[in-house]
Amino acid sequence: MTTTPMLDTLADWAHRGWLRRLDAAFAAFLHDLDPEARPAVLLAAAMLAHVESQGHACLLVDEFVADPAGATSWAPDAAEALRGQVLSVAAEVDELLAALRVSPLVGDGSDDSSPLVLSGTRLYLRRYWRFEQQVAAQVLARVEGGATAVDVPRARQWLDLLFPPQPDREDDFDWQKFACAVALRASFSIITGGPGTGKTYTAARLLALLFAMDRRPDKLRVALAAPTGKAAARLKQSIESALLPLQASIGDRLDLAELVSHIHGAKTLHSLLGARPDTRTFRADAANPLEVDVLIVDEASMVHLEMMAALLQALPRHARLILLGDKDQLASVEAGAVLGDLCRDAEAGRYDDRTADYALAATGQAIPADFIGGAPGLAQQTVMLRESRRFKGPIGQLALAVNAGRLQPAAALLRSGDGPELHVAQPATPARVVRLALEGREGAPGGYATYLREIAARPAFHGDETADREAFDAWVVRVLLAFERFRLLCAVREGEWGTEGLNTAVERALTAAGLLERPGHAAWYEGRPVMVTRNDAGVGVFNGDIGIVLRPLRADGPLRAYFLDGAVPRSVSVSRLAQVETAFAMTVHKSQGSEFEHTVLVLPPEGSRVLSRELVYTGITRARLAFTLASGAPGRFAQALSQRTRRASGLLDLLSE
Ligand SMILES: Nc1ncnc2c1ncn2[C@@H]1O[C@H](COP(=O)(O)OP(=O)(O)OP(=O)(O)O)[C@@H](O)[C@H]1O
Repeated sequence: MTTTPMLDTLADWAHRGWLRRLDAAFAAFLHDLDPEARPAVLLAAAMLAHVESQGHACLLVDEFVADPAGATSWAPDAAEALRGQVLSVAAEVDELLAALRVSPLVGDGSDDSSPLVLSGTRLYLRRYWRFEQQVAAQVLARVEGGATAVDVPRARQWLDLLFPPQPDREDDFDWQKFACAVALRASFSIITGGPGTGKTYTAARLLALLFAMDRRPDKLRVALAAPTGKAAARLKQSIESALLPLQASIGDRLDLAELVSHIHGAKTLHSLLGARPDTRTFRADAANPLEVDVLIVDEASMVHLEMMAALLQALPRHARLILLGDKDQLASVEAGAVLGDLCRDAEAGRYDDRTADYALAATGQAIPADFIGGAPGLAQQTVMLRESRRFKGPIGQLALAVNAGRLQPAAALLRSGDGPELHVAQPATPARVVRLALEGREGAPGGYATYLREIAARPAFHGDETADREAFDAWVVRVLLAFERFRLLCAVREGEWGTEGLNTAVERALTAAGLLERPGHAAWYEGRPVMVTRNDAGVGVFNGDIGIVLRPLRADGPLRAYFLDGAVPRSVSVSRLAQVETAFAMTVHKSQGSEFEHTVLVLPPEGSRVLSRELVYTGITRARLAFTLASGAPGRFAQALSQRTRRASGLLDLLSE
């Protein structure tokens, strides 16, 4: 008990699991700084810390007073208790704003002394306020001041070569060609689009264009990066396989193989920036910038506000940053929905006359009238690719309907689709989900039995180190790839419909079926798939990396976890893996950047704020060949489609100023 009833209340809420302990502790810390702090300020501060953990960059004070639990996922009793407290300490928005304004704990950002910043009706933790300011300032400076003089006739020649006219589609505006032209003229650009719309294909051509337009292409320092190791490896592979075939059309004007050999392996953003153990700062920053001229970042929807701020700060002003990503996917778990915010105008285009003139001159095509509109600078550097090349079948149609929030067509597709591509598990029970995980379903076989059978086909050890190593490595790759064919994706972590319950249930079922051997229920056993949950630069594993525990080449050695680096296996002793989870079932959040042949999306029976259109869209678009929906109760799919994720942020306002 403290002498401050509000702190007692907050501690009680933390005890009940409504708030995190950290949220209540933050309010107590502020009270230590200012023992006179009003209860309204302490309450707002704890709730700010809490909503930040839910992905919001700030607390919208007006919405908080109108609907206190609106930005949380609290149950009705918790929401009611919060409403009661808000009513008693600040029944009106103006009352709360006034209390915040006079508090020495709250500043307007002009000095560094206050832990909180109030900007209009947005209340920030100082760090997040600063990150938003940095991102907005950097993006605007790069879009407006970073324009480079383009030799337009030369660009046109190269663009025509890289995107030859398609006889059957002469009248179609080529958004990919336009995206390359746009990226050429400033040091910041975004290429967004759904799965298979050719973002990587376009980025590869853009690189060829940049090499071609550069006076010293051999000196152009190109870096590729993504938020996760897997996405980074995939980017490098796709860029290479899209670039090299271009040599035939380019002839001897550029030696692409030679230029590609200068591109270093794609890195995670953490390793690109130089993550330092136990701190949130990076080796690369404004004082020690990255040594790059062109940086392509894939899966940018997963880049959170803090990371985007760090990246932009560390990028030299002349360097070109190209963000690739699907703006409609779930944002990162951490605060901020940066790509979504930056792509506000992507759908509509809203290109101004200058961009229209430039497009005509550089690409020979006129932007269709529907996309002309004259939005501020950033929209002029953003291009959305609109046609999916490999996602045209029922899964693609379902993804489009879900993304547009069109329930009827989405439900009709699911109902009619009882073929290989689409299926609804009915009635869905956890036991049924587990059966799907074991053997797949009719039309979409597989499940985890496949990779476990691969493990059972381990090559024999003959005593010839080189040949044995080769056979062993090839087998490890086969096992890892087989595991990547299927995945259970959950909306939530807790409960029998969440990752925790399903991981246990699948483990148990695979053991009962004799597919897994788990002596004495050991935590580490051969065949255990694991996902790294925390970056560990020392060990060389990063958040989101997926590996499988196997016995090493000499099968009697201690267990190791094997990961794929591109096409090459890499292993870590399991004793060095401190932060991992079993990965039969993973959250949709964690699945971003990955694709599986067959994906089962599991929605819990309880209604939840977590169920959103973005979540379902992201889940569906992880499926390459087959998608199965397992919904714990009728109506969950519809509920998810009707809920959009909205993250409080001031970035849009800053970018429009
Ligand atoms: N203009 C084009 N002409 C021919 N093929 C294309 C074109 N654009 C893309 N493709 C092909 O379509 C497929 C998908 O393209 P790509 O992988 O670049 O899409 P993406 O948007 O990066 O997908 P993801 O979101 O899954 O990363 C690839 O096989 C690519 O070669």
